[in-house]
Amino acid sequence: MPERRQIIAGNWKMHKTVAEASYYAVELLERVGAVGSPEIVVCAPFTALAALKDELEESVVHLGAQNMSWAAEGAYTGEISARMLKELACTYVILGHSERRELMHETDEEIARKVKAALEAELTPILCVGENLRQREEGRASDVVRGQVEQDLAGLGEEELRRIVIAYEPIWAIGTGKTASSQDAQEMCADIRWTVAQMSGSAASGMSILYGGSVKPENIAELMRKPDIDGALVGGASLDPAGFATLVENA
Ligand SMILES: O=C[C@H](O)COP(=O)(O)O
Repeated sequence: MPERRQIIAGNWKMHKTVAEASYYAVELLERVGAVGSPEIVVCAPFTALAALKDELEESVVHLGAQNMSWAAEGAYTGEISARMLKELACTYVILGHSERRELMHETDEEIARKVKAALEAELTPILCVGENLRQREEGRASDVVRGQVEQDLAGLGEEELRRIVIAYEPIWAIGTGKTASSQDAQEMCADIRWTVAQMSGSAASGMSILYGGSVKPENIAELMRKPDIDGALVGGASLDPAGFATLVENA
């Protein structure tokens, strides 16, 4: 069984202009230019992707988007398709981030369609799942996350499941400075792997599962030591290239 891919992905969310993105890419590459593992991914706003393609293509840093349409093309004002992202050298796309689920009311049904569209276009989905504080306090965290995984990956075959990355992001830990304890994060990631294993055992054992929620250079090493955590999806701490490079180094 080949080792699982370790991935550190930065999610800039709605930060950085084109000029700021280009500056970031140069600064980051100076620091991580020769890093072979973990795999580094930068998920930037759509507007910055073309500039980042120029800076990062053929480097060790992979490029990702933060959302895409489930439609291939057509009358969908304001939407961006998988093929458009491919042209900008994206290899990854974040799907189902909790901010989109909560603020833009994305449903599991839509997310499942997006996952399929990404796979068809040969993009790697980073599927985000996670419970909110109330669900955790009511002891429903596992049920909620299992439900998301089952619905978002419904109908996929083993070959498709093998090409998916899942990020477990408890909503109460995002941008709050509260990280889930490494033990809680491990338990939830193990639970996600078990859920995927009900669909395909071999896809589950090879799947990279990331943790996200207030990950920093100081806590990444402990998280990465857990057997079912293969990397991180990093928000705030990915915005400064020097800090992100340190986080990658510490992983
Ligand atoms: O996608 C990233 C997550 O939402 C985590 O964000 P954060 O590292 O700022 O808590």
